[in-house]
Amino acid sequence: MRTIEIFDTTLRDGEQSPGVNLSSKEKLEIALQLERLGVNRIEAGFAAASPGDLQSVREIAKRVKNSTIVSLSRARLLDIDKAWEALRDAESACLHTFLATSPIHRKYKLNMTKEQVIENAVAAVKHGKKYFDMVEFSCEDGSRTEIPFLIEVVQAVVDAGARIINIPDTVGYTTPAEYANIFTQLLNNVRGIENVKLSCHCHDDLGMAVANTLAAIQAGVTQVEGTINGIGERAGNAALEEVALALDTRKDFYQATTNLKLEEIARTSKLVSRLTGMFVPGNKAVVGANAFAHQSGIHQDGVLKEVTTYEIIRPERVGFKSNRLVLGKLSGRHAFKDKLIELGYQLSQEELDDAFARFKDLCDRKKDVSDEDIVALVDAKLVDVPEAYTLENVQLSYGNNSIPTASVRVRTLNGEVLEEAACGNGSVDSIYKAIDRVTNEEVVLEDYKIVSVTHGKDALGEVYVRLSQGDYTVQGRGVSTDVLEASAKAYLRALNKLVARRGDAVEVVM
Ligand SMILES: CC(=O)SCCNC(=O)CCNC(=O)[C@H](O)C(C)(C)COP(=O)(O)OP(=O)(O)OC[C@H]1O[C@@H](n2cnc3c(N)ncnc32)[C@H](O)[C@@H]1OP(=O)(O)O
Ligand SMILES: CC(C)C(=O)C(=O)O
Ligand SMILES: [Mg+2]
Repeated sequence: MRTIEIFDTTLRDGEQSPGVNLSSKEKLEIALQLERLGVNRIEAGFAAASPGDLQSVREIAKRVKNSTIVSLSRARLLDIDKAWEALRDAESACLHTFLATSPIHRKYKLNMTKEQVIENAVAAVKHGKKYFDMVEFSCEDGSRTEIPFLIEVVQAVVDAGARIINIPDTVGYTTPAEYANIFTQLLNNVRGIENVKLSCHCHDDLGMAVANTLAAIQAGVTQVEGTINGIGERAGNAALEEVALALDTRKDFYQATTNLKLEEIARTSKLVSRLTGMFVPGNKAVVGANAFAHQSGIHQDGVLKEVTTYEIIRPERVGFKSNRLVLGKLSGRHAFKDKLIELGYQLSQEELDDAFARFKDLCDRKKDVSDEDIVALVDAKLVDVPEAYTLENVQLSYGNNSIPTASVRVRTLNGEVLEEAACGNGSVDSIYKAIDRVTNEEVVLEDYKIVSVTHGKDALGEVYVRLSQGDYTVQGRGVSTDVLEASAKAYLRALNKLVARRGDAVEVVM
């Protein structure tokens, strides 16, 4: 049985998902959970991208002990120097440097000849080796590269000292058979290839990221790159939980395994979804809400008689509880705490007491309190930025033939109470205009998303907003049984992040 190493890039390629923007604190929280999950390598970011990225890679490198921390860098010496600056304190560090090799990228993006590509790739690996024992080289858009040239590049970087060779299917173009053939060709034609790790990195543009990854494993790669929940640039990356479960469930076929603690998968998926704001569809393999639910009578009958009739993965295997703890107004702190742990929270006693009080309050207003309700009510309070403005009151006047008018009252950090009113094109618009007035902020509303996190008339509404101001972009989330209140809370939360980012609040935690 072969062991496949897992290279997680949720914090780098995953963060390239449009709309995702994680704070350093959130990245560290995810990294610590990935360490618990047992991934071999964590790509923590792209140190040269910004001082903030460098700082957050550095923080992760200091805190994570049991996974190798990786920074991506272009094949440029200064990028590599920044990666070293970020990773020098890590227990175990790896440089991941890359250069595109395909004709399209050489001609239009890089404006480089084949010779220049090889020259730059070799120079980057050699420079990286001055600092790092472990250097990974990726041939970006490798799957659309002429195979003889790919062999030449890989030979050159292996000779220069690269210890991991990654062939990304950058644009999700390849098919399983074609992708497998690339690795077979490299294994047959590159001298010394047996001394390096071969790695795959697949994107899901044609929905084949996991299939391509599994084909690469069959062809002989020993490292798999991907993300939790399959998030990532455009249509995303290969979902690591799906790859791991395919290997685990079909050991008979793949004869390969990973060192992941599979029972940490549910917790990791929920954490990533919660912090990135990227919802996991109900029908998503392994981690979707319906992955272990049976709806139709014939299936239910089969499962009751023998669970394996319709279940090929036991929910417990990936950290879901098969028995549901139904919480309501007669539940006590122990059951509530147990549920929070199951949902991936580790709260202090004070946070737990506060969440429990609000949970009881919700139970009085709502007949059925679901897991999503609890996630929403706990999240709404887990603030990591000082609240420059706290919502005191929002009031709306609305009629189908009149202009909506909102009045908003907020409390500032030093206790001052401010109130303003404004008209708008709709209810939400009038609330946001009143908030702009009362806070004296000029922002652009880039995105507004509303979802019902629970079902029924008394469902909790969850609102996401993305605001920008100059170079800053921030996200905010608000939850309430009333969607207008949720809208106001989300907007104010984003404004509070903005104030913290600018550094004009008392303490800045971003
Ligand atoms: C397939 C992937 O996922 S690759 C990773 C993608 N991730 C990111 O790009 C996130 C981080 N990126 C950034 O913050 C910025 O793009 C930076 C800081 C890296 C560079 O910013 P800028 O200097 O303003 O350049 P910009 O991004 O506009 O253009 C990229 C430049 O790098 C070059 N380049 C692209 N890839 C590479 C590479 N692997 N090695 C060397 N140069 C490269 C491009 O040809 C272009 O060069 P040019 O300015 O001479 O035309
Ligand atoms: C930087 C590389 C590995 C990448 O993300 C890609 O090619 O998709
Ligand atoms: Mg990628």
